[in-house]
Amino acid sequence: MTESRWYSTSPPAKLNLFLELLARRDDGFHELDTVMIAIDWRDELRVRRTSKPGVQLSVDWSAGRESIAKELQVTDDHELLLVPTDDKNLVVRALNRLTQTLNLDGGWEVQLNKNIPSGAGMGGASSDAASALRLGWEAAYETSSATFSPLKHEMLPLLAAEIGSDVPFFLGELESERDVECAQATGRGEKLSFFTLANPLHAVVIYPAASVSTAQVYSHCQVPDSPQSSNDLVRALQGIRAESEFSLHNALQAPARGLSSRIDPALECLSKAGLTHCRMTGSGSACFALADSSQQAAIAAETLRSTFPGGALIRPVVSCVVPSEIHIA
Ligand SMILES: C[C@](O)(CO)[C@H](O)COP(=O)(O)OP(=O)(O)OC[C@H]1O[C@@H](n2ccc(N)nc2=O)[C@H](O)[C@@H]1O
Ligand SMILES: Nc1ncnc2c1ncn2[C@@H]1O[C@H](COP(=O)(O)OP(=O)(O)OP(=O)(O)O)[C@@H](O)[C@H]1O
Repeated sequence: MTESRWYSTSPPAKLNLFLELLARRDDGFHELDTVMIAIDWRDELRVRRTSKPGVQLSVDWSAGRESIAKELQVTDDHELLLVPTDDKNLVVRALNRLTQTLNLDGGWEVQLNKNIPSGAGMGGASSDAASALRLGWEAAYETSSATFSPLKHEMLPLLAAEIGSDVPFFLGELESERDVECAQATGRGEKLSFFTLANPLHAVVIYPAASVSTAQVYSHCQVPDSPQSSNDLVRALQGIRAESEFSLHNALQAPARGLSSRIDPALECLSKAGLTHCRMTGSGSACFALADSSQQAAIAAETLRSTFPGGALIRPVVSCVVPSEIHIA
């Protein structure tokens, strides 16, 4: 086979504005009611097809390992900065599954530049995997005579859900050309109802130099007797209901706080920063609070960098569209 061109994109992170546990399933997963929003804190991913079988993945930190280590106040070789390059990386798993499913020969060369911290509840690995599926699909389409394009909308969400519960969200709404930033998700997170925000959402995110295991947080959670619903929040985000009327919720915040002592300082600092609606995202450890404007978010982030006790990545962010644009070179 011939090599393909390079396909690249910038996988975004996500915040869970709402997360409620509805039930514990027999397969060990939990039924959720969650609202996810994509934000412009992004990794960079490049993929091309090669004649050599397998996935050759190289990973680096976009800002430089030393610079991230300095912000986190850890050494360059600290485990927080380790990103797997073997099949523990969801990008490798995604491309291997695509190769099998499309019965492709040859393999892949992949470059991943990280910005999104791992074990943060920001879905970085899941977003990288969704992007790898999209880029891999386009590259395979270029270099193969097979006409598998009509199957894309059916096959990619199935492969994505196999790789992880958060992965389908990052594919966006494949059947439409609509710009969407947000989804209400049920099932284990893979049943998605996408929608458009009435107004961009600004926030400040703190990743407090601590990685939390998603499986461990779920193993310490409790399903409430009377679960809350995200419907009011979804209507507020769509502009159908007054924005002042919504509140955020995360049923994983309590168990995650019990597992990591770094979450409480992040929540405390955010709640004192003149922002609103402060919460942890996903299974943590990152926390966020909403701002009225990009200017307010930028000023609050700057202040928090000098007041937060200990190392942390602190960023002003804004909602963005899923999926991210693909570039070909
Ligand atoms: C916390 C969230 O990020 C919120 O969006 C997701 O629910 C987690 O999604 P994810 O990281 O893609 O998680 P997966 O890789 O699918 O699952 C990791 C582990 O988390 C637990 N898990 C995950 C999703 C879910 N709905 N219920 C669960 O109990 C299971 O123990 C599972 O073995
Ligand atoms: N592409 C990747 N980038 C970063 N970490 C990865 C990647 N693929 C696999 N991993 C591994 O996955 C684990 C969790 O990464 P991830 O960033 O998805 O977790 P998370 O922040 O808890 O996100 P989520 O919201 O999906 O729970 C880490 O232990 C990391 O080593």
